[in-house]
Amino acid sequence: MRRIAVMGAAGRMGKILIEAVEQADGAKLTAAVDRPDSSLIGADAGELAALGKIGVVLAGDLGAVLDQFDVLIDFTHPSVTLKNLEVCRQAGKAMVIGTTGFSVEEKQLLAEAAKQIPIVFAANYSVGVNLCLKLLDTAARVLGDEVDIEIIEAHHRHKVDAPSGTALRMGEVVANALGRDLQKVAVYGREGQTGARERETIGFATVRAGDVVGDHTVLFAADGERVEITHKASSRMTFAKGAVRAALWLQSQPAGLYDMQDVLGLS
Ligand SMILES: NC(=O)C1=CN([C@@H]2O[C@H](COP(=O)(O)OP(=O)(O)OC[C@H]3O[C@@H](n4cnc5c(N)ncnc54)[C@H](O)[C@@H]3O)[C@@H](O)[C@H]2O)C=CC1
Ligand SMILES: O=C(O)C1=N[C@H](C(=O)O)C[C@H](O)C1
Repeated sequence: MRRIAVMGAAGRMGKILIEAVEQADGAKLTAAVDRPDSSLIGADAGELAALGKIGVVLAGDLGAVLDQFDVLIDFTHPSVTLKNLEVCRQAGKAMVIGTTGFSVEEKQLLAEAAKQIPIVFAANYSVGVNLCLKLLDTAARVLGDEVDIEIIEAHHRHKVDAPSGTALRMGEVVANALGRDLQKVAVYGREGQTGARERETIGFATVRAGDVVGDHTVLFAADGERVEITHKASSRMTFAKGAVRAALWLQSQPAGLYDMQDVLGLS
């Protein structure tokens, strides 16, 4: 039985992750952690997720529950995840990281830690988005330099990072397929006298509104036709199930940095 801890357990994803772990065969929620100053510390994790009592109490310190889990699932904030990364590296614990909004330098810290512990890091754990990443690679290679590429994403009003991690990953996939460097060709929003569009740019547009779970469209527009690859998430459970699948997959993996494509056998 895989012993799983959920970090950020009182958050939007945390509560769904508790439910997904409890539903999964071969997995057991053995620890749940949130910020030390949360008024919910001491509450039963099952009650947070509206499942009823499960006998796991919400802790405010990862160090206090270190001997109670094998893998940590962390969907929080980059500053929080990076602290947990160091704790897990020193304790030899595996991690599934769903947090988005890392800088290039911060992502390098994940790669460094993965020399010592197994880590799955993915901006999006849904099967559908990971299929879309494969489709995007094919679309970019077939359509080549004859199209303008724009990425449009929409999320709920509470999201704190933009563009979404998924949109950025989609941008990386199409840029790599076309031999471009996303850091050089990305355009994040447009305003005023922008001049005409340059073909090699990859544009990002962000919408934040209401309770949108997560919509992503990559638009390949030529003269005379356009292709749009769209994914729409309607439940956070799709991300949570993917993260639990990754946690179970990790138990047979050596130290290394993996993504959801590896978990699904799509790489
Ligand atoms: N990779 C994926 O498939 C997905 C990734 N995400 C990402 O997951 C992250 C979290 O998203 P949400 O759940 O919507 O946010 P949220 O704000 O609802 O949850 C974050 C949780 O982290 C907790 N937290 C903050 N500081 C902490 C600390 N020092 N120690 C422990 N816990 C702490 C907060 O109290 C909160 O409960 C975001 O980066 C988001 O982009 C969200 C959905 C899917
Ligand atoms: O914050 C969210 O909600 C989501 N974040 C992820 C991202 O930034 O790509 C994944 C998903 O779209 C939901």
